[in-house]
Amino acid sequence: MTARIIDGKVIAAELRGRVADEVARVRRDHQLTPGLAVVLVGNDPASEVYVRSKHTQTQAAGMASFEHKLPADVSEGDLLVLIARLNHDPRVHGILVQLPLPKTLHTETIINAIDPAKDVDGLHPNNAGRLAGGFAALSPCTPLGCIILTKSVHASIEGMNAIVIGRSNLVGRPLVQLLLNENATVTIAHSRSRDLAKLCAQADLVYAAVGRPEMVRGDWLKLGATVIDVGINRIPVPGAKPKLVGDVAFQEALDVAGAITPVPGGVGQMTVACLLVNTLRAACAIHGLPAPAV
Ligand SMILES: NC(=O)C1=CN([C@@H]2O[C@H](COP(=O)(O)OP(=O)(O)OC[C@H]3O[C@@H](n4cnc5c(N)ncnc54)[C@H](OP(=O)(O)O)[C@@H]3O)[C@@H](O)[C@H]2O)C=CC1
Ligand SMILES: Nc1nc(=O)c2c([nH]1)NC[C@@H]1CN(c3ccc(C(=O)N[C@@H](CCC(=O)O)C(=O)O)cc3)C=[N+]21
Ligand SMILES: [Mg+2]
Repeated sequence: MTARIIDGKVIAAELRGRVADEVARVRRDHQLTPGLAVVLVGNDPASEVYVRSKHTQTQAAGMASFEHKLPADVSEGDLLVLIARLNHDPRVHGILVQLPLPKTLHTETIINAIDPAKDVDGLHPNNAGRLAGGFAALSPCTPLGCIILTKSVHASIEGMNAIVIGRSNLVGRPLVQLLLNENATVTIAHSRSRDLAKLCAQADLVYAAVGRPEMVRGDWLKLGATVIDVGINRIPVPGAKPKLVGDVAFQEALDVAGAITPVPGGVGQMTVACLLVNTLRAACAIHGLPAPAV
């Protein structure tokens, strides 16, 4: 058996196309141009790749993109002043502060300062709490992308056994909440979990969001499982640019899984597309327009 490869590039491009159509409509009918501001502190190389593709794709979708690059030694006060300015800027409907922040900055203080209505990362406690309560919320982009990729394989995941490996605020925890909202049965695993292989053997849906290259082995998987690999790990290659690998041993998994996302070309593509979706949704909500059809 060889797994179907879930093409994140194609699914993300299709989603971006629908966002672009809706953006054109709100610009024409409501003179509203959705705008996204991304704040990047310091120069983490992984973050720069992400921020660059986000900038290009935001503009390609017909939205305004504002980039704010700050030095790694920026004071918390200066960063809070910038966030307050973006909160009040009528051209900005989405604010994303790229994580991780330098150790000198208090992440919780910064996230809490973002207007929840503009929190397109879904990280503000107001949105995280609404999501956990099963209420309408801006939800984190990577988990949203994981659900869309899963639904490209299974129209309904009701009653399926899912395992989420990783419990970060950015990925694992919100993904658990979205899966619960879809009526999956969810196991949450983390660094203190015992016998991950045995836990995975029960799972129809496996989500790996750990940050450990190829940690999930092929022989951990149930035959025919759907595998969504969130991990982005850069492996140094002497004399060449680093190689990207996921948290799943892809070649091994191909023989066992029913469907699997590649890295690159899987979840990462969806994260950026979902950021555009959230920015459009935030812009419509802020202006009292009906939720867009994407
Ligand atoms: N494709 C995309 O769009 C995105 C990709 N990523 C990638 O996804 C991965 C995870 O990101 P993120 O959630 O931010 O990472 P974090 O480092 O914040 O969280 C990692 C999680 O994995 C758990 N973990 C660590 N080691 C093990 C282990 N040996 N066994 C089981 N669980 C373990 C940790 O457990 P504990 O809580 O106990 O410490 C933690 O919950 C990274 O590779 C990151 O680059 C992230 C965001 C978006
Ligand atoms: N506040 C915040 N929100 C985030 O959503 C956030 C963050 N901070 N910090 C870092 C992580 C990581 N992340 C990625 C997004 C897209 C790709 C992506 O586009 N990946 C491409 C490949 C990119 C490449 O070639 O390096 C792919 O998988 O095909 C990767 C990683 C968002 N994150
Ligand atoms: Mg990917």
